[in-house]
Amino acid sequence: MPRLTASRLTKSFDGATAVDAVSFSIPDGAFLALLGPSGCGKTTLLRMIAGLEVPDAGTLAFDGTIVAGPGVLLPPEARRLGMVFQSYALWPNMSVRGNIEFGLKVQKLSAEARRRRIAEVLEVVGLTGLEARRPHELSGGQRQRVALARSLAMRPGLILLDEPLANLDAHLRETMLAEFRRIHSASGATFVFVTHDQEEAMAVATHVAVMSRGRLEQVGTPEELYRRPASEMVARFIGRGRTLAVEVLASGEGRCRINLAGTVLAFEGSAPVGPGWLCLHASDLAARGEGGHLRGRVLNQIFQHGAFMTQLVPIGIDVETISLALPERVAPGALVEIALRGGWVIARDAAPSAGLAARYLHA
Ligand SMILES: Nc1ncnc2c1ncn2[C@@H]1O[C@H](COP(=O)(O)OP(=O)(O)OP(=O)(O)O)[C@@H](O)[C@H]1O
Repeated sequence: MPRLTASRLTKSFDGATAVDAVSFSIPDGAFLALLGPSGCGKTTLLRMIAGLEVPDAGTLAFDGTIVAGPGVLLPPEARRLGMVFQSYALWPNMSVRGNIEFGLKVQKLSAEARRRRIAEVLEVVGLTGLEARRPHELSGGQRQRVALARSLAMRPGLILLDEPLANLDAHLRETMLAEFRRIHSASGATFVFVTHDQEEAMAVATHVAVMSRGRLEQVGTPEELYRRPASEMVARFIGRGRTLAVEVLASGEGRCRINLAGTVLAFEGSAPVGPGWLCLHASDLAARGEGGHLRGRVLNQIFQHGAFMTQLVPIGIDVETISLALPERVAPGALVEIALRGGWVIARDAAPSAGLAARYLHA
């Protein structure tokens, strides 16, 4: 049974729709990242899951039990969930132990049970030995772990994290990403995590929900979003993708024959015959001595990850620029022949993918 299911969840503020008929489902033990540009509705969706915001329409179910829907509204404390905010919200005058123990006392656990539970979660988050410290005696990453330990100690089925790494410097963020992944596996809980940082989402999550203007564009694994985007927005948003306008000539068995500016090519995809997008990343393109599928004029280059990442303006195609890695420096204005080694074809009017969301419903 899925841990969390949203069905046509909707919320407006003053007539403006913040979350628009969002449906998705995630299996127990998943790590879901809610990803999208600022203002797309991620936090509002998270707050509805938490019970801090009341949906206008739609239903939300935990383990098959409706927690919000027509005539039903469970308060946050009745939802068996933990929340970790970017501010950590630790009590400054309490030790690490005190911060974790507080909720356990409210739950009326015996002293022995509290001691065991605290030792267990400190071990999971890697803070054993720091029980007596106060928050101001800890680093940002350690405080973040205490906040997580405090949530985990309550043994919630679901942990909600609102931009938990936003206040950490770049180096610490990277360390904490790996830690989050480890803590998630060790705890067995389902995590839902809000971020506008795509690298963060793709690195840490088992599932990513891409949102845009209140709508859910696609839910999938990081690889699915990268290799098989369901909409133009996802294709362009994930991994700095590019979309080229093509005509789909034939389609079947997971492949499409397309016309790209007069050249007939075949790529993976299941778009119907008609207008389509060829979705590409820099890694799908390679420079070729002659006889490429496309030609492009070099705009600029930067040296990155051991190669010259080159921006080109393709000739005869209506797309601003495309990027590919070249092994050497090339003068601006030079013409480069480009071979297409891979790509994914979608319909030009591909709508946010209800299909993928439905698939997870049965995962
Ligand atoms: N309490 C509120 N009252 C009025 N409008 C709100 C309220 N909360 C959110 N909104 C609006 O709803 C939309 C979605 O906001 P939300 O905070 O969910 O976006 P977000 O994707 O989390 O953005 P960010 O990444 O910037 O935090 C925005 O247009 C926002 O201005």
